[in-house]
Amino acid sequence: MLATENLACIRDNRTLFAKLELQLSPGEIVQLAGPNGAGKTSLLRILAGLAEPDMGRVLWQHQPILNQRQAYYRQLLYIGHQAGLKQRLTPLENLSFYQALQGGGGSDASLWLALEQVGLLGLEELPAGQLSAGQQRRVALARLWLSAAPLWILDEPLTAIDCDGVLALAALFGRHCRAGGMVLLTTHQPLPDCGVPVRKLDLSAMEAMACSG
Ligand SMILES: Nc1ncnc2c1ncn2[C@@H]1O[C@H](COP(=O)(O)OP(=O)(O)OP(=O)(O)O)[C@@H](O)[C@H]1O
Repeated sequence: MLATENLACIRDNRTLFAKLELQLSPGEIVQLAGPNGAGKTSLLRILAGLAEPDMGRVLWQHQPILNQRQAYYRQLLYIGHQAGLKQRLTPLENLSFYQALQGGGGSDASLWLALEQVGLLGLEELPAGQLSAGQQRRVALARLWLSAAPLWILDEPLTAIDCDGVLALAALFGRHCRAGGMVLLTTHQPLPDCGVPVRKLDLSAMEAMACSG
């Protein structure tokens, strides 16, 4: 379980959120909502251990993530705005690299299947740097099909993805949660039916609560 205690984030003298008590349990999808600048990315980065909160702490399995960084990162797949690819490597090589980082164990067939799921067959030999922004994003998202991590934190995963791709992702989120995984994501576009209920958390409401004390 992922949880926060009394979490606060202040940017440029503005409280984005405070006293945030979030819980994400196995089998759950939480969609973080809020207008541009509400603090969604800031929160996801804190939850992923990439930024420090101004107050409070993040817990994984009831322990602060600061006390167990390596163990936490093994349980987490974070995909942010940037595709995070090695530009000179092909999509296949990028995914193979990711598979190795996870400790290996996967087959070449699973890499090809992941590329197929994100509609990149035929482009697997091009350096990632020569792919379009949407195609690079698809390579990043292909990691979801290879991931053994129970916790997925995804910042705008549907951006630049076409209708079929969005439907495939929603189906994957559902399967992941039914298998006991957890998904925390932001999206400005509607999330299609995942087959499991999606809980919404509105960060702009949090900011309003923080302002009213
Ligand atoms: N490192 C930083 N230093 C200073 N201000 C920052 C920093 N990161 C974010 N901010 C500010 O914090 C606010 C929230 O930004 P954030 O990216 O978390 O919002 P968001 O809800 O994800 O927005 P969007 O929907 O546009 O992606 C913005 O006003 C932004 O300018």
